[in-house]
Amino acid sequence: MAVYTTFDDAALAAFLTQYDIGAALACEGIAEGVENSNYLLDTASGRYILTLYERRVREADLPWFLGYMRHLAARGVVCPTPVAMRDGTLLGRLGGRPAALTTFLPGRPVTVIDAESCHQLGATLARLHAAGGDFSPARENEFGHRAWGSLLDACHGAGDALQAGLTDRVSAAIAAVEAAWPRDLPAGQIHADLFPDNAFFRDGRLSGVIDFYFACTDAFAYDVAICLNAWCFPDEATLDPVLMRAVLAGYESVRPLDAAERGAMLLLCRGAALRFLLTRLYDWVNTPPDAVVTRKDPLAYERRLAAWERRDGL
Ligand SMILES: Nc1ncnc2c1ncn2[C@@H]1O[C@H](COP(=O)(O)OP(=O)(O)OP(=O)(O)O)[C@@H](O)[C@H]1O
Ligand SMILES: N[C@@H](CCO)C(=O)O
Repeated sequence: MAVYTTFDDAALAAFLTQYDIGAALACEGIAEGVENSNYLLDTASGRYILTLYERRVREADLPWFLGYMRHLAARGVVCPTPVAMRDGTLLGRLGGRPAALTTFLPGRPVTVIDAESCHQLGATLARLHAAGGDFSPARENEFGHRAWGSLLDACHGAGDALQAGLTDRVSAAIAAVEAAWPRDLPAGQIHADLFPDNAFFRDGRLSGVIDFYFACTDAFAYDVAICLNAWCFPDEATLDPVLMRAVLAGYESVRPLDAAERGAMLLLCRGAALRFLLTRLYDWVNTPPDAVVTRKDPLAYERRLAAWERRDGL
């Protein structure tokens, strides 16, 4: 579950006086998610998501995330839109944490990933890349390839308890990917975590994208590689080429990849697998087993990495 921080009715009422949305009729914690505390808030003016930022989100980055979401929403990408207070401020404080309100998006993640949902996902990702084009502030990818070695070091070899030899295996994979990491690919603002649980569907259509708190400035093709990892391994180990082709075709129906991006994609896929293997491993090692959050399996991304390593091309 992801409700780390709680607050009482009086604190919520005081927080809401800063907005023009009316008083709370109901406010319930949302179990899904691992990073932040999320509440579903109803007032007379509608339904909202109240997020209290925790853990990995740096407070100094919040204005960038909220500004980016407003920018995308204004350009037709359906995503949570931060609600401004009466004085225009987007970020407040509640329960001792930085807090923001965003619009509620109807819809649910797909239950079965098929070629149609992958095609729509690809097209939405390309639209998101295009819409971010004139959002100019840059934000470094804090989990980009330069961070992987330090993430592994911060696990102090504990991955070997999960799988014998994992630390050496990952260390060698990082070295190989880093040595060939492509420079100068087309870049801009990317979502960087567009997993199936962050894409909402309604009546068979992709209706909105949530969770922009890893968004950053990086290669567009790397964002595609993240999606290929997250969407195209139905059994968490075997790449489904039909799903992969559907993501790529959807993406290219909006923004064709250039030759350099296509040539680099396999390496970027290995990199994206390493990124989630490493952050999951870090969390595995640094989250007490009795903590309220469910730790995600790092080895699901070791298997994806191995699947990409076995391939000669896409
Ligand atoms: N704008 C929104 N509209 C509707 N539901 C939302 C919205 N934002 C968040 N949710 C709900 O809250 C849940 C958690 O949100 P989110 O994924 O942003 O959390 P998180 O803590 O950053 O988690 P993670 O990074 O693990 O995905 C979502 O799965 C969804 O059910
Ligand atoms: N999508 C990430 C979790 C953080 O958002 C993962 O599955 O490891």
